[in-house]
Amino acid sequence: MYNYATLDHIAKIGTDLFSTDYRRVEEVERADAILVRSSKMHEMAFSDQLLAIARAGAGVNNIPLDRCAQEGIVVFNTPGANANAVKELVIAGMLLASRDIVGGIDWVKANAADPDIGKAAEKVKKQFAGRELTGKKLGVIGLGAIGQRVANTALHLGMNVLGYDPYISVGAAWNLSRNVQHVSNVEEIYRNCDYITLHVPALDSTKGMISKAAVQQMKEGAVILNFARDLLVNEEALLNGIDAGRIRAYVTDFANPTVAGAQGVIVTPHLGASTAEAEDNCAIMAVEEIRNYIENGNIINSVNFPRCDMGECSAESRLAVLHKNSKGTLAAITSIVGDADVNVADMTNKSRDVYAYTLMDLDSALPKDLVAKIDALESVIKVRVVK
Ligand SMILES: NC(=O)C1=CN([C@@H]2O[C@H](COP(=O)(O)OP(=O)(O)OC[C@H]3O[C@@H](n4cnc5c(N)ncnc54)[C@H](O)[C@@H]3O)[C@@H](O)[C@H]2O)C=CC1
Ligand SMILES: O=C(O)C(=O)COP(=O)(O)O
Repeated sequence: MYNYATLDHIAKIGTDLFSTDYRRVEEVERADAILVRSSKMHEMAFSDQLLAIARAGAGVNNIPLDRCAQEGIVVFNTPGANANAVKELVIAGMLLASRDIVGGIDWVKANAADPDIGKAAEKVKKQFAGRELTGKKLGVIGLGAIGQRVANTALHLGMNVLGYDPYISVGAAWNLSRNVQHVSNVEEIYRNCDYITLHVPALDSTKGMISKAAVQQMKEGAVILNFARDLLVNEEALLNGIDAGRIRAYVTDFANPTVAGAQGVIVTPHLGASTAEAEDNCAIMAVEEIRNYIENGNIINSVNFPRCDMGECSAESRLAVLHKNSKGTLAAITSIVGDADVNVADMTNKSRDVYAYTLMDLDSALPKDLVAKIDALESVIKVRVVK
């Protein structure tokens, strides 16, 4: 029997995929797996029992990835599962920043009791006039699951799209329309685009990337959209740009005291992934990842350990070893298995930065002290008998 805990609302269609071998627990200390969305986990202590954390979503800056790796906890996310939902809200954000839709709706609400509202509306509407997206330049920074969808959709709206992503994956590049103009210097986007949208993860290398200097280079009337993370942007600098009349609007999905209520800023309460479809997709993918890891030892879509997929185990037993990516570790593990007179039927060893993973199918049952011997190796983090 395995225990799982949820820190946020996780769609039932996903948790229903746990078999009767799993039960939900309230206390995270008793959990073998945790499902999370945006809850902050940096201050949390993790029990030795915890095997996996699945982020039902994309961004993992709420999880201490390296500490988890050091403690043998595999962290997963659900790439692309909520990307369409975010894309649609980004398009809505561009429209909200281009036409004073909110101002117009507010005016109608405020004048609802006026019997001559229709006539008054015709008089007042020039106050809420705006501009169109067609023909404008959109710069997309980060062309992953969300960025490439935003770029492709914007082309359909008749926008000229510039894309910047020095680390674009082959999969994302295949999905990107060839009509997206590739730029290798992000400043080209700052200087030329009427709309700039951010779709990069919050990393040490991206925090504050929309700096004061970046804002100063931006075109007169530019609209900045941030559905990625607030700490990517120097928001004070952007607000100064708005006050000076240079920046038309800042659209952000992250409410904080700096932006809430500020002039020229459109703030939504982190709604990017809040659609029924995205919540279902994320929950299903997260539960499948956890089950595949717990039951088969396979690691798919981890953000702190390498990918490793050996399917279901048809051999007598399967051993999973999370370890440091250090010289001699694999040889030490296989020699312990060899010394125990156990034949290795199949094996995968993968590394990712300083961490590695070895998954081993064995032709016989595991001798009693084999796990303890592997566990005693200095570079081994966690050993688990999967079967
Ligand atoms: N508002 C919301 O509810 C949501 C927000 N997000 C945020 O959006 C981010 C992106 O999500 P996805 O597109 O699904 O992730 P993804 O991993 O598919 O794409 C991220 C892209 O950013 C690129 N990148 C990394 N560093 C870069 C840099 N310095 N300059 C330019 N590009 C860079 C990567 O190469 C990758 O292609 C997430 O990390 C998360 O913070 C994601 C989902 C929902
Ligand atoms: O997937 C992401 O990165 C998101 O920001 C979505 O967050 P949420 O799952 O809605 O709390």
